[in-house]
Amino acid sequence: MVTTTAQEQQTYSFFESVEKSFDKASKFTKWESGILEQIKACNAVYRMKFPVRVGNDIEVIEAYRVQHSHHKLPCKGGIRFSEEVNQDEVMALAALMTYKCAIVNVPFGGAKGGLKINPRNYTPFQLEAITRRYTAELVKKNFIGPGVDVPAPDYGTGEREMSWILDTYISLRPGEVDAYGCVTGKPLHLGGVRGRREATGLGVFYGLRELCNIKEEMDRLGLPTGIEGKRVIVQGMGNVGYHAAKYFHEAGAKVICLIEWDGAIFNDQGLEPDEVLKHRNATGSIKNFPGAVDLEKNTMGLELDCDILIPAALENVIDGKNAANVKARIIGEAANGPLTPEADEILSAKGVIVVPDMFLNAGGVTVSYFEWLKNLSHVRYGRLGKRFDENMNIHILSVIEDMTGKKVSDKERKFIAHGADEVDLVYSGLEETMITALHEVRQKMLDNPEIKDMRTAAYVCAIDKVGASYEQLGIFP
Ligand SMILES: NC(=O)C1=CN([C@@H]2O[C@H](COP(=O)(O)OP(=O)(O)OC[C@H]3O[C@@H](n4cnc5c(N)ncnc54)[C@H](O)[C@@H]3O)[C@@H](O)[C@H]2O)C=CC1
Ligand SMILES: O=C(O)CCC(=O)C(=O)O
Repeated sequence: MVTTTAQEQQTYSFFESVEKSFDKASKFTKWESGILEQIKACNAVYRMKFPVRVGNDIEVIEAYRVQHSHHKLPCKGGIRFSEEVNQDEVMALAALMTYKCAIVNVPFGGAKGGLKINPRNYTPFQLEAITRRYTAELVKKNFIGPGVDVPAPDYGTGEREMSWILDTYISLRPGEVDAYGCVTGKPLHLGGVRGRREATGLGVFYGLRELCNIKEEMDRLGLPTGIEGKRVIVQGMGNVGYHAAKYFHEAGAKVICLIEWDGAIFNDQGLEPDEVLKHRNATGSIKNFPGAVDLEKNTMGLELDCDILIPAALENVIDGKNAANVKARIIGEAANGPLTPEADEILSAKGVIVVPDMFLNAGGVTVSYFEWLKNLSHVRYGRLGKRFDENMNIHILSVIEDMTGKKVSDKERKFIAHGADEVDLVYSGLEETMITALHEVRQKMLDNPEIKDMRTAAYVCAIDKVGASYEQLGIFP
């Protein structure tokens, strides 16, 4: 649905925005129109309505699971609880999952789920009933399973909901040996993997850190290389935003503004994300944080002068109306779809580097992939090799010490001897994935100077990979 506003400005639905970016990028690929149509299409849309008891009333819940692509299985993507959920939104998010998985070489098709509810309006008991009933609906239609479709957390959901999904699945499908792989983002003792909770925010940090280390890119923006001293603004203090803010702060950046739905706080000297979170937990809001100024309107935070702006809440927060006022040099899309196509054009024309969602927030699905592999292999990462590596390292060290007659310090000994734990391997895999993907996307731009922005380059990378799968699979029957 394309609508025209009073200012004669075209606005697009979220799914249309994704299609528009896809069409722009597909011109730089060699695929015939049939393949492009197949890549673009949402393969399966499951819209459901089901009743739940809320107090003395019966409420009918609207929910979706969209499988955008089946070129690789299982399908993969989070489940969102939000009042804004609608079919178009879930289709767009599912499509982004397809391209995201392709960019970071995670062998899944794209999917997404959404329930049109505001979780704040329900008790935990009611949320459990809603989550379990939704899972049962997915089971009924074979829309969930370790080899079929594997949900994960997204906006408004987390480890608690993933546990309920797992338990419902196991109850309805008893005896499946790989059942724990039916959902990711689970707590550790239910088959989760160390590092998934922080994975998306940490991936955002790794991706932007790598960009900031590229001298030519920083020269173009008139910024020094590195993260230290960079002024950062983060919108959304949930799972993704909080962790992104924390890693930037720990690396020496100044997190000068944090934005939430009910307010925004500013401190030119930098805010400590952990302290802000404690304050929010204690008072219910980030507002009135000691030493910080409350902004008059939360959206004003998006327009403050900064080096890196990280929208990590919801889509369409920067559009044709406010994009011209955005002063950030780099926008890191931690959320899915935070910029409209109009905003993209305005910011590109201003020379802003927009690091696109489908690359930058792929850390979550990357570590979900590690969790899924762990569930299928039924063994913790590091369990087999850690002690062997440690013993070998200690032995090598003592041979070197004997040969040189010199001793290393206890601190160095501990560091060198250390065998990799699960979390070390997960972080290493995530860092490698984000760095490799950034350079792959950037290389696409270097190889083709007609590609002017990273979003288009990322789409070209994704389209080429998904296109190759479809071409090689052939057409059934
Ligand atoms: N959780 C994950 O692993 C992944 C999440 N994402 C995307 O990241 C974004 C955030 O997701 P999560 O952090 O998981 O959600 P979350 O539910 O943990 O946190 C969202 C935060 O945004 C805040 N918020 C809501 N409206 C706002 C507004 N108007 N202004 C400022 N803040 C507002 C909420 O109060 C909440 O603190 C979503 O777009 C999601 O699709 C993307 C990849 C993976
Ligand atoms: O971890 C996953 O499987 C998917 C996370 C997600 O929903 C996203 O990347 O948007």
